[in-house]
Amino acid sequence: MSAARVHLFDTTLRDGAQTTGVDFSLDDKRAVASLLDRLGVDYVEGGYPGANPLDTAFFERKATRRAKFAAFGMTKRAGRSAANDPGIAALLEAKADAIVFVAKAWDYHVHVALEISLEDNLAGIRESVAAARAAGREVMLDCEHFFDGYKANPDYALACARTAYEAGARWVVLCDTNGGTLPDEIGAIVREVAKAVPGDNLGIHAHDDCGCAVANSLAAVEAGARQIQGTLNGLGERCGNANLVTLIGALKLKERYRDRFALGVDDGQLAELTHVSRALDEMLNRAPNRHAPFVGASAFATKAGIHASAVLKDPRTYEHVAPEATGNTRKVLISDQGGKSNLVAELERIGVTLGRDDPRLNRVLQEVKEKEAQGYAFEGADASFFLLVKRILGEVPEYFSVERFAVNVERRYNALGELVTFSEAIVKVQVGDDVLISAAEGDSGPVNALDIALRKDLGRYQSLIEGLRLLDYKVRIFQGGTDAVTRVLIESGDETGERWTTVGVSANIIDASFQALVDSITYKLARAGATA
Ligand SMILES: CC(=O)SCCNC(=O)CCNC(=O)[C@H](O)C(C)(C)COP(=O)(O)OP(=O)(O)OC[C@H]1O[C@@H](n2cnc3c(N)ncnc32)[C@H](O)[C@@H]1OP(=O)(O)O
Ligand SMILES: CC(=O)C(=O)O
Repeated sequence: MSAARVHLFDTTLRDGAQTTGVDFSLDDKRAVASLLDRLGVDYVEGGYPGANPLDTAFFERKATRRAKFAAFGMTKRAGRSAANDPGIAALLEAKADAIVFVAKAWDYHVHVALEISLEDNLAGIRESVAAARAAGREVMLDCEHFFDGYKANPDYALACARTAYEAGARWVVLCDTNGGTLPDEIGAIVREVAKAVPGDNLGIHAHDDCGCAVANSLAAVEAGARQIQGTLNGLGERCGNANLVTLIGALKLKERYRDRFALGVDDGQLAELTHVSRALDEMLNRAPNRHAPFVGASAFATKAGIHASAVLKDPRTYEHVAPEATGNTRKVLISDQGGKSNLVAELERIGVTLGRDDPRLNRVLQEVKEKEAQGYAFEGADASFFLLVKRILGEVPEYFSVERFAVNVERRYNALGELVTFSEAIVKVQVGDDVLISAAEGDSGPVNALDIALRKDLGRYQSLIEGLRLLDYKVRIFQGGTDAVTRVLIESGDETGERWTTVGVSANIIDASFQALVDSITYKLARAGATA
């Protein structure tokens, strides 16, 4: 039996744009469309032309090469013809291959939200679909609230779906708009609908309000639907949409799906999945979800010593699929939960080979456990771990020593009577025989001032740290024994695109930050091959 083709429809740029805190620029939209195009999705829904100037501008030219470019909008308003409806005119003007109409499929919504008759709503569907078909477009109907509508009045929900299909819609998409439907209900209802509209013309659009959007999409496909709508990383209104990244991983890699269903995403494109997911977060300035299935930094990370020992013998002991398949990597973490197996694996990753009987391995393990007891966390601070090991092996010299630093923070009114905060820092370092003193002001607080002062003059090492940048700063305060302890993680990067994370721990947040800053610079110097 040949595999059934399942079409992927991405709505990151339309439903994803309805996510709280997400605002795409025109350039962002173009970049996301091209990421999706390369990933191999079948449709990219670009937005709602006519609803706002940005979306209208986005549809002035086609934004995809391979995927079909889809424009979204509502069916015609009651009381006017499709030819006379400005919303439909904007959709037809858009440079889109496909037009997606949204229409209510729940009688209650037709009465309460649209305040029109059930027949007028059906006429809106029929005439809108026909108008777009007459203009030569592929047409879809998103049946809003289909599942709630079906439970309340199955005949009417079905009439909406059938009307769109009979008017020429290529796809009738059943939407779980409020996200409250569960997988078994989705499966049962899709099976019933497939008796009226062929499964090859049915799509699913699931919201994640019960945490079931991915499961619901899979249930719909099992029941016969052949188009899945979703978004990258599950962006979308309220709790989001079905996460297309997870769905692609599941459909391509899980045995029960991969032989029965074919996607437009090939294995090479699948290996880009982690990159695509993280590139979107990067663009939106959001920290990637470490725990995201298939693509998260922790998706193939092993912390427990017992697991690490088995993973090193055969990764399949604790991995349901191979990390490389989605472009992810296996990580064996170093922490107080780990033993020698974790350590040997992690040392090999950073290019250090130590036998299990090498006494230096015990020293590293002991120091890691002692530091973790003080509050350090090396699983998220790869560069500090690298330095800890290299120091024990005597391979990192002390490039500079800090004799003292001081920070001053002021909150005051300036000459214009405005309230301002102001930070300044002084750092005194010794580099070889030179004692260097630098002062700096920080726009965004004392750590920023300290960072600028510390990197202002490192004597002969200065040219090696010119490209260093601080990218992220995280603080966690927790109880260590009887006192509060602050842990600071700093992510840095440089002109080569390399990123690394360092950690500092102290009762004092500035001191913890300073330790992480010093480690970041030391790491950069060590990677640059600097000598003492
Ligand atoms: C489930 C979903 O995610 S659907 C997608 C929702 N997305 C968006 O709404 C984002 C873009 N929307 C917008 O910018 C605006 O809502 C616009 C431009 C589309 C319309 O703006 P306005 O004309 O000011 O209308 P407003 O937003 O206040 O209300 C929506 C109107 O559309 C009507 N409507 C809603 N769905 C439909 C439909 N499928 N067919 C016809 N009319 C509809 C409503 O009854 C309401 O009409 P009313 O103004 O006569 O009460
Ligand atoms: C169309 C859509 O986004 C929904 O019904 O959820």
